[in-house]
Amino acid sequence: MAMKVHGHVLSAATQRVTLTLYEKELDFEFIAVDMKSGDHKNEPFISLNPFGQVPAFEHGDLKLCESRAITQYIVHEHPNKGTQLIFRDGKKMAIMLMWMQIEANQLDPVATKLAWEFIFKKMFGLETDLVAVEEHEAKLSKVLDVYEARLTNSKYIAGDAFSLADLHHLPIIQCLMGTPSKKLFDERPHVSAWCADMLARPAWAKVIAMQEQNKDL
Ligand SMILES: N[C@@H](CCC(=O)N[C@@H](CS)C(=O)NCC(=O)O)C(=O)O
Repeated sequence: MAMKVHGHVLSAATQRVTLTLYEKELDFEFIAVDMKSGDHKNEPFISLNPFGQVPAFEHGDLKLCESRAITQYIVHEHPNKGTQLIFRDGKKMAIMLMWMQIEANQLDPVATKLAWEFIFKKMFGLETDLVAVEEHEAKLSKVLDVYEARLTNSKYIAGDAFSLADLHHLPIIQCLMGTPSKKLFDERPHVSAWCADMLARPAWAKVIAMQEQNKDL
């Protein structure tokens, strides 16, 4: 019974799921959703995700949306495959869950706004709003100061091993690395080293290869 990922190769949320599957060395079927045609807002996709957003995931009769829930399902179902990605110890697990929440609630919203200004607006023929950029970069700086302090004492964000908490950050960080907001990461040596370490992972190279193969979608 194949795991199926319905998504778009340029979507950070989709990449969070495919990256997890590559880290766990699991086979899966990728079903490209034609977002240009609005297929994510129509049936049959909205039966998988009624919010009309990619990704959606199927495994037998299980249907899931929300990338971070999908990644947790994958790692819990396959504890002995590929990279471990979670901690068994209760305290370490709690710290990992805390950083997963910090990523989702503090870093991702502001990073996504910057990606919208610098990358996605251009795709729609819209101009970057420099006032909005300044506002969001100021917010992201404050968040990254917290990350810099944490990473001064910890190789990875949740502890001494690469975990789902780190992995969840990777797609949106990669997005910003191609924008002027990269400077905010470069200015912080521990954040910068953490990003370089994660971006060099073989599983991430597979996500990028998948993006290259499907870039016309
Ligand atoms: N919290 C959701 C966010 C999903 C999301 O925002 N997907 C974007 C692509 S990265 C999307 O489908 N955007 C189209 C839309 O919102 O209409 C998740 O993590 O799965």
